[in-house]
Amino acid sequence: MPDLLDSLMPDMHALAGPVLRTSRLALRPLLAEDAAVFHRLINDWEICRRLPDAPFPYSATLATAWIAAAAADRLAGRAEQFALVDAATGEIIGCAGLRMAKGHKSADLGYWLGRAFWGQGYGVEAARRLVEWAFAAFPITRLTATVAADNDASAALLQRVGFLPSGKGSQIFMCRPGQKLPVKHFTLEREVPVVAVPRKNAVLLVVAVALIDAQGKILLARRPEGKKMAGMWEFPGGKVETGETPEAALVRELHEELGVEVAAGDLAPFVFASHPYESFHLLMPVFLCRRWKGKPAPKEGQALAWVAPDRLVEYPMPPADRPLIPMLRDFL
Ligand SMILES: Nc1nc2c([nH]c(=O)n2[C@@H]2O[C@H](COP(=O)(O)OP(=O)(O)OP(=O)(O)O)[C@@H](O)[C@H]2O)c(=O)[nH]1
Repeated sequence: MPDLLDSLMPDMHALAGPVLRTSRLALRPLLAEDAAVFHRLINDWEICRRLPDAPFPYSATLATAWIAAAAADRLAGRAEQFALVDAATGEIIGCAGLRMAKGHKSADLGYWLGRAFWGQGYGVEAARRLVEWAFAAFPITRLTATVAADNDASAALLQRVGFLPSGKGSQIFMCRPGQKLPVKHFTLEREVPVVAVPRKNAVLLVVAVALIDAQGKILLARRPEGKKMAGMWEFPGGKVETGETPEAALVRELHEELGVEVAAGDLAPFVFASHPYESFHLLMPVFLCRRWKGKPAPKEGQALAWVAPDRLVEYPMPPADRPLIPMLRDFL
């Protein structure tokens, strides 16, 4: 059954981008028809004076152009901008987004709220969701944000979301041309999974494979949002079920996760990982495989990437996998 918000949202198929939900908000891509509301909200000195790239007055033409540019930036992978929509009314209350650095290794967080929506925790709620999504959906290792030095509310918001002060500087704000104004910089690093001494020594047998294509590239899959270690890149595979051989488990997992058919005889044992996670000890035989039927497709919402062995280091991987990278690089 569609919920109230769905009925208030524009046609989901018209949205060329993700919709992120929080308890009170939906963050959805901006649409051309949002321009009038966007303009009414942003054309406010108290907002423009806090945004480096906003002139004042902020024209309706600029609002339309900004929304069009946001769509182009999303397609080009340069930025992910969202309208913040009140889930109860469907009304737009502000915007938030990420401007990506080249290679998606870091991104800059920006946001603003219409003045009527200040002081109600909407900014923290939206920023928290965006941060969570950014680390899950991209190989981002660091988020940055910059606020005018006198914008205490925004600095407090960033710190509530987990950002730490990282320095001071100065910047030109479009609506106050000719002056460089003092700003504060903040950063938030990707959390590295904490590896603790195992509470139990329960050994979990997981089997994985490096599928190698004709160019010698290896297939990695990114753990989807909602799973432990979301956003980490790993080798396809999964738990060995009771009564299964590692090869049979891998044949099954590759069919379920990627829709490819592999013969057990085409799986060559290579190395293993033995790694203490907090609640189990991972034992993971890793096979090599150069022959399969079908084109690997993401059947479980995971992103896939074919990666040359010497570029594996650029992909954040679970700690158990890291010692395997030099071995693969040297062997292939
Ligand atoms: N497939 C795979 N799993 C890995 C790798 N490295 C690594 O630490 N693991 C861990 O091994 C376990 C794999 O189990 P899985 O894929 O069946 O399980 P999952 O966490 O996705 O959960 P699920 O049982 O809900 O599907 C996870 O804890 C995963 O984090 C890897 O390179 N490939």
